[in-house]
Amino acid sequence: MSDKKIDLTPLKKAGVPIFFIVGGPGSGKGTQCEKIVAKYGLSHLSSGDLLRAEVKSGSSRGAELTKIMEAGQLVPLTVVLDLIKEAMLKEVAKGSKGFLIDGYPREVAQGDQFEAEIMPAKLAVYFEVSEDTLVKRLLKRAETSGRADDNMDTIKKRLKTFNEATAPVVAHYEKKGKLARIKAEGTVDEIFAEVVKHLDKAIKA
Ligand SMILES: Nc1ncnc2c1ncn2[C@@H]1O[C@H](COP(=O)(O)OP(=O)(O)O)[C@@H](O)[C@H]1O
Ligand SMILES: Nc1ncnc2c1ncn2[C@H]1C[C@H](O)[C@@H](COP(=O)(O)OP(=O)(O)O)O1
Ligand SMILES: [Mg+2]
Repeated sequence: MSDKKIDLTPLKKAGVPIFFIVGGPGSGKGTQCEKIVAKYGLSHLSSGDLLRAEVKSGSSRGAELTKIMEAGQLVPLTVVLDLIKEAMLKEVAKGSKGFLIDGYPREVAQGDQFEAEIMPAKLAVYFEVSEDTLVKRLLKRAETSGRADDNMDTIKKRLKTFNEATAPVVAHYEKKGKLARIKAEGTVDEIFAEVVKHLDKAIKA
């Protein structure tokens, strides 16, 4: 996939708004994205979902990706970015009104490369949640998710990756004046009310 050049012309021409959705594992990114989709009709692309679909497809790189994800580490930048580009192009062909890029960027370089190659994001929405809450939510999610990475051992490694690689992403967009920091310990609806304030403002701007 990464050896073939992807033609991004239709995506650039569409010029639709792009929102990055950032937060620790279990911070509620997927939950809030569902609500955003229902209200704003944006296209929701989760990098983790795209990677899990790639694993399921039985492609040659699937086994390697599983190993990385079970170790709580980040998969190589080009793998994720190519999957996102392909998925965005499909959505644009269907007339997408804009994008929620969920779980991306997880390191500063991912955001920089995305914005250089595709288009600048309007805003990075960051869900701020304490580690205690993250762990509690993930262990609860583990009861039904069937996800190989929802176990205590991998959760610890994912938190370490978040603190080391993703926390700088938050600072990066804050410095650019493109960060919406949302305290995300409350109920799903309380958090969504905050999300709506930020999105309404960003979409109008
Ligand atoms: N505000 C909230 N309060 C309590 N539990 C939540 C809240 N938001 C999400 N959850 C639950 O926490 C878990 C992680 O949420 P999810 O949306 O999958 O997070 P992420 O995509 O950031 O990992 C899920 O089981 C979800 O139902
Ligand atoms: N942008 C990205 N870059 C590198 N690896 C990624 C990635 N997005 C997801 N992954 C890999 C590593 C993550 O631990 C794993 C699961 O991601 P996820 O589904 O977004 O988790 P969560 O929703 O719990 O935050 O997939
Ligand atoms: Mg998620």
